[in-house]
Amino acid sequence: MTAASGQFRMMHTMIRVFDLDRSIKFYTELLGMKLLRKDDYPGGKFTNAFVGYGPEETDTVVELTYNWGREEPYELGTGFGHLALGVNDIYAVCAALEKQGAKIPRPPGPMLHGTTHIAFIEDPDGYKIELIGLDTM
Ligand SMILES: C[C@@H](O)C(=O)SC[C@H](NC(=O)CC[C@H](N)C(=O)O)C(=O)NCC(=O)O
Ligand code: NI
Repeated sequence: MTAASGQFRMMHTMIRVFDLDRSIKFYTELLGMKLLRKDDYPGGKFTNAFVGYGPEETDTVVELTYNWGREEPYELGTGFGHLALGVNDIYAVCAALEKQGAKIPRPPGPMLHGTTHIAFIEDPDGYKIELIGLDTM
């Protein structure tokens, strides 16, 4: 136990999005998150929308940042990996997501070099979201 441990809490991960309403719709309607708050910053010409499964006081959430007037979709680069969500029945969840039109570039199954069952879906900007089968961990 270090002196610093206990002083920090994971609050959120921020991703820049090209179309805020499109992203809010994806994270709430397909992934079941709640829109927790939406804050406009006219001085900085951006809006932050926080989405998650519980309040920020107790849950780590996702901050969707929209820079006003953005004309080009974002290049995600090669460093970003994924956001990860735990699910109870990864096969049923992926089948339902596929019916709702979600992109699933990596269908569910045991991970390479491991045993946990995972899948990767993509959000509207192309950010990868890993689904982890909690019952396979
Ligand atoms: C356990 C789970 O949360 C993971 O994210 S492991 C998934 C696994 N990750 C890697 O292979 C990381 C190394 C790789 N060279 C990279 O840089 O991404 C993964 O992505 N497996 C792919 C699969 O299809 O199983
Ligand atoms: Ni992961």
